[in-house]
Amino acid sequence: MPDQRPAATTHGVPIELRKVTKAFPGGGEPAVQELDLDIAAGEIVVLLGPSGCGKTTTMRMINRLIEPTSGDIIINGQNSRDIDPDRLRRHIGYVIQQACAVPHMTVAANIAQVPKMLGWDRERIAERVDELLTLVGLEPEQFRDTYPRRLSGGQQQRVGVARALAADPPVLLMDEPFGALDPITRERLQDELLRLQDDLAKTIVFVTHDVDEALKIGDRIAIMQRPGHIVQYARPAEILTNPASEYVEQFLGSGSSMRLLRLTKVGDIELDQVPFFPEDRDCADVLREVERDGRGYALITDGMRRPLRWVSTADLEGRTGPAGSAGAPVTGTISHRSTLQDALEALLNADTDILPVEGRRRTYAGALSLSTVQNAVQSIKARERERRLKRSGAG
Ligand SMILES: Nc1ncnc2c1ncn2[C@@H]1O[C@H](COP(=O)(O)OP(=O)(O)OP(=O)(O)O)[C@@H](O)[C@H]1O
Repeated sequence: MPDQRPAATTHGVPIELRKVTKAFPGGGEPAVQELDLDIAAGEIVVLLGPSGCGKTTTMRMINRLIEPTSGDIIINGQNSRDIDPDRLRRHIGYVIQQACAVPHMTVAANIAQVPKMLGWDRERIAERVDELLTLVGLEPEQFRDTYPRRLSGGQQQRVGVARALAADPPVLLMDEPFGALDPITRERLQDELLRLQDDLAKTIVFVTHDVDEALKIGDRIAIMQRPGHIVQYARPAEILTNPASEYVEQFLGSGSSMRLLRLTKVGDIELDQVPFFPEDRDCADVLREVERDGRGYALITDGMRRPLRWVSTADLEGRTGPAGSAGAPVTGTISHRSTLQDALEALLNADTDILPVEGRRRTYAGALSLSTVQNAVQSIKARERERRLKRSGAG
């Protein structure tokens, strides 16, 4: 785990797109049409849609690689038209699919490009390069003097991210940055981006046409449709449970419940509060409580409240002494950080129908069974439905 962080990180700033249109010369219908989009500071907004719907054009108008035909883009309160394009681009990191590294320059020189342009001194640049390599999971000693072509696709993308972050910009634009990677490397880089973002809180605009990537990465997702407009802009769970149109539904494809399982963390749902007792509690005492609870079983925990054993009324009847030796040991647990999908997998492979959930410091936080998971998915859907009804009632 890298522990070297930028000394002071510039956090994200808000970006607003107001009726932004782009008509390419001789291009017929505009590629982007009167697009409105509010991007909150520090959020990851994903532009999701099929090929040709205007994702890249929209993104490139933010750093003025493409000039809008009409409309305004406001970055941290300032109209981008009033910012010199070179200056603007130095304050907006840009990552594209094929790592944009210059082949004849070392990794360090590639990362140092923008800081150099900004006139940083040599020592500060060298320090920053090492700091960034560590941040993106590349050992500085091993990688700083290497050339990009010697790197794997995943390593090249890491360099791409380091390069984009070099001058600590408040905004990052990422255009299908992981599109060319194998699924495992891709997942890993997505996880690392999310981990980085926890610390950096940049404003990130991320283009993809991969639904699962969008659901995983995005705080909000803008689903785009040809030609160049947004059909739904919402949080991932809302898009899954309340697709705004048939087009969105079709684009998402089937499996929205499975996707909800992937999105939701065990710690975010209501767990089954199976009673628990410390191992030194007397069996007769525990039996009384278990009978009163009505479930017929309970969990025995250690002094730190970590799950140890399952006990049932049958295990406790007629027994004396501490409950810590009764029943059967817990053979599996689920972390509160797991996704519901991982939890489901664990439940299907477990010896018992129910598994204890471990919260912070592995303390007992509740329990999970197949029906708890099912209830959770249903209540997420019901909640989203209710929110939609309330909104349409209010509107
Ligand atoms: N420089 C250009 N000149 C003319 N037309 C262009 C230009 N760039 C893009 N277009 C057109 O604008 C539309 C939107 O293109 P854009 O690249 O923004 O789509 P996209 O959603 O990013 O697609 P993809 O996922 O394939 O990258 C397309 O019809 C494309 O052909």
